[in-house]
Amino acid sequence: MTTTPNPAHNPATDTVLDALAAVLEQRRHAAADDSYVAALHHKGLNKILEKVGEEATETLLAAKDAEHGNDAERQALIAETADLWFHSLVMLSHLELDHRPVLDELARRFGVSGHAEKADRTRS
Ligand SMILES: N=c1c2ncn([C@@H]3O[C@H](COP(=O)(O)OP(=O)(O)OP(=O)(O)O)[C@@H](O)[C@H]3O)c2ncn1[C@@H]1O[C@H](COP(=O)(O)O)[C@@H](O)[C@H]1O
Repeated sequence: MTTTPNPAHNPATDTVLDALAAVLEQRRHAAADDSYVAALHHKGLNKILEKVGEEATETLLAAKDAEHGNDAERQALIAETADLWFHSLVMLSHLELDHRPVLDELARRFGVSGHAEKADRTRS
């Protein structure tokens, strides 16, 4: 019997996300002086949201540069996207939410056309 791999569960990315999430959880109780993440938790949700917004803006500016850009500009977009994902994980952690349900939600949506999903939504 063959099994279809679930594309939302890639061992490589799962490992790094799981490891990072565990560190972020540990940092919720760490001293602010020792850790950037702990410092963000100490500053509170508004500061974390400010960072998420800032990184989102930097990501979209980097995407515009990358559209017709060179390798360095495309690499800069990867770095900005990592900053955005990282700060989004800090936001979830601050609210005591796990990242796994986000992956599960993407897995649930996998293979469902966005057009079909939207049509279902407007019907109900
Ligand atoms: N993945 C990251 C990561 N990505 C980005 N950053 C930091 O996020 C910040 C974003 O850059 P900015 O220039 O916008 O921030 P800033 O100017 O320093 O901050 P503000 O003064 O604007 O608030 C930088 O300080 C980066 O170092 C990260 N800091 C930590 N991690 C991970 O989190 C773990 C825990 O980090 P610590 O809590 O610092 O030990 C690390 O081992 C990493 O795995």
